[in-house]
Amino acid sequence: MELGWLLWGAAVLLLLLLLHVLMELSPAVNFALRIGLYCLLCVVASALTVPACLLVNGGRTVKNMRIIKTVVKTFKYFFGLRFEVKGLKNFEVEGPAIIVSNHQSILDMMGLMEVLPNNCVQVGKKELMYTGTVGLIIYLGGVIFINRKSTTSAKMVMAEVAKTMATDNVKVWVYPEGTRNCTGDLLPFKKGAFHLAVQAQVPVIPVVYSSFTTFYNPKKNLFTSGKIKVEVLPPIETKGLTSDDVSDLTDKCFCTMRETLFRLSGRPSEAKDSS
Ligand SMILES: CCCCCCCCCCCCCCCCC(=O)SCCNC(=O)CCNC(=O)[C@H](O)C(C)(C)COP(=O)(O)OP(=O)(O)OC[C@H]1O[C@@H](n2cnc3c(N)ncnc32)[C@H](O)[C@@H]1OP(=O)(O)O
Ligand SMILES: CCCCCCCC/C=C\CCCCCCCC(=O)OC[C@@H](O)COP(=O)(O)O
Repeated sequence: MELGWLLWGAAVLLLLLLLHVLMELSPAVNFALRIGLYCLLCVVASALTVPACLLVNGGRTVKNMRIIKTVVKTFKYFFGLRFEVKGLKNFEVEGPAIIVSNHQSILDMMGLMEVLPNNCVQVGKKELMYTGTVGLIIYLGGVIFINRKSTTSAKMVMAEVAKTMATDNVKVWVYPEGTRNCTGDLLPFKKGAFHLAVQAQVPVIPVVYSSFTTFYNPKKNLFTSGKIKVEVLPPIETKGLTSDDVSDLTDKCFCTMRETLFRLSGRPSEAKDSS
């Protein structure tokens, strides 16, 4: 019996050693294992957090985000990630708001939870619902699901959100690029978030995360430890704006965020580029 346990111990040790050697030798293995660990963490932590959410809050509610946030905030230590956050005071607006931020990777979920204010739900693609326990926890957290393949239905969902934001006093977090983008720059913004802000007459609060490219690049199998700078920018008011102003509002927000992204990432801005 004792010899059996000893053999098991030796086998596990050998496996760990083998994995370590493989990770050292092959960046592809290293990357796959680290991303695999991230996904496993998400799946397992979600499975454990679902009962906690159901017991404490009884069902789908934004209040569950507090519990989810507490759990997710521990993930960074597994990957040697550090966050340096500035401007949290800018979230302290009275009532609802639209928060917009850049979206680089599935890892963003950690950065999101690092700064997430209370009573704030995210807009996510509906496919996320079908990711097992992760989908369940996202559902329980009150995430608003949209069908990106149908503009009409996405617009209808957003219009409904504009109506309920004030009554429920919630903030809504949108990734205006509409998809992940890890190039160190921003994709052109979709206008949904800005229509929503104008319809609900609430401020837009931009949040910018510095580029991950120095420590995370799936194309190069790069995923090491690293520091992420996060800046919550001052709210952009929308009082009195109409649907005619949405394009200008989108452009203004895009330019401010792009400038901030380049500054935080130590990349020369366009203006400096051309000089
Ligand atoms: C405990 C352990 C836990 C472990 C895991 C825990 C997870 C924790 C939870 C975290 C959850 C995180 C969830 C993150 C999810 C991230 C995502 O899924 S990002 C992808 C989905 N999000 C988005 O796409 C949002 C951004 N997109 C938009 O805002 C879009 O505009 C749109 C509303 C989706 C519509 O897109 P599309 O169909 O592509 O159409 P457009 O080109 O944008 O617009 C066409 C046209 O319509 C006008 N318009 C858009 N919206 C409106 C509107 N609301 N009202 C009126 N008109 C609108 C737009 O202006 C265009 O017209 P124009 O003439 O060209 O201007
Ligand atoms: C029964 C099915 C089981 C499926 C198991 C899947 C397990 C998934 C496990 C972990 C993934 C963790 C994801 C955390 C949530 C992050 C949300 C996110 O970042 O979604 C990407 C989305 O914004 C944009 O999508 P695209 O870039 O357009 O694509």
